[in-house]
Amino acid sequence: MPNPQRQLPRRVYPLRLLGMGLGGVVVGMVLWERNASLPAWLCMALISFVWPHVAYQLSHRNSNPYRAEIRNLLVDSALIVALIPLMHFNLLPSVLIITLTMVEKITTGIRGLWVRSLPGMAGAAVISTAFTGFHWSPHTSMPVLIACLPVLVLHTLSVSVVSYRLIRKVSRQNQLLDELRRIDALTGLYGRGHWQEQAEATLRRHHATDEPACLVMLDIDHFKQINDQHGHTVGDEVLRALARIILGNVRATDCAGRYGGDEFAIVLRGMHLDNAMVVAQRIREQVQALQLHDLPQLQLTSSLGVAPADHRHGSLRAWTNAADSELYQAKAAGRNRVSAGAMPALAPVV
Ligand SMILES: Nc1nc2c(ncn2[C@@H]2O[C@H](COP(=O)(O)OP(=O)(O)OP(=O)(O)O)[C@@H](O)[C@H]2O)c(=O)[nH]1
Repeated sequence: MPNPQRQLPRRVYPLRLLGMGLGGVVVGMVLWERNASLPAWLCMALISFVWPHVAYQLSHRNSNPYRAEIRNLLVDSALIVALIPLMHFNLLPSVLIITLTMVEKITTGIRGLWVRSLPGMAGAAVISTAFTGFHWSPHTSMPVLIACLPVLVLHTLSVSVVSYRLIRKVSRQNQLLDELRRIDALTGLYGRGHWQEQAEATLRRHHATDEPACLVMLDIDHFKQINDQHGHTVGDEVLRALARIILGNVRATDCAGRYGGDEFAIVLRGMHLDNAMVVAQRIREQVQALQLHDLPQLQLTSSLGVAPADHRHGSLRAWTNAADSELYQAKAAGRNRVSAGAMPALAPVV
């Protein structure tokens, strides 16, 4: 498991190495053109080629690497700006390295970091100018311009790769979140919220086009006793086995969900009541015939209520109430049976 405290230094290190190293080549080219003094060369070499490693060690060894890395990032900006007076404000490399240091601050994703770097940058510019004197020579020669190109291309590409990876990760996590929202973790059926959205859409289609649909509510009989006698692990296994039976009896166009606890809800799309009764009876029979691998002697039964979609169902609530009241009828009539609107409660087929 990656330590989030250490992730920032590891993420920043290669970018800093690349950005400052290539930036050093550009600054070196300007220093070479203007026959700079040894202290100016030393200053450039320390900042461009030594500082990235020192910064990594400082944050790596710190007890709070994240905070140390933020401090390093602020130091980066100040050091980079300190190089600008050394280059006599040569226009293209000055603008380029200021832009790169800002991009680095922004791509960390730390709110306001680039703003926090501004005072340090201003201070560094003043101190560096005080040491080197103010020399204004903004003209950029062709060799310096060419030296700027690798920084421009490689740094931009590496930042793009980092952003690309981040976007892919976020999109994968969003998919996972969406799946968690839609799917009930225990049974793999739709969770209640997503099931309701689908059932509402089916009811709306019925109102608009008269397309038939039936709602089946299913509840395991005496499920509490199973939990009490055999434990919740067995109870969970029963719920999973029941979900498998349901999935084996519905089509891809239907919508099966866990409504809550040991209650399941199935929308059978495009299906009239007679066919829905056949499906419901088949599920009930398969539940009765179910044998758990670890507990073959456990006898399970279920009760089901079926309600066809009707124009009088003004809302999903009315439709589920109708199916629920059929389910109640099935329970009241002795359980292990299917009850349906406009039809008498059917006794189990034995
Ligand atoms: N193992 C397990 N049990 C659950 C879960 N969710 C709810 N339950 C249990 O399911 C039982 C539901 O019982 P009820 O539906 O109230 O009653 P019942 O025993 O099924 O009786 P009838 O429905 O009248 O036949 C409760 O004991 C809940 O604790 C779950 O995710 N896993």
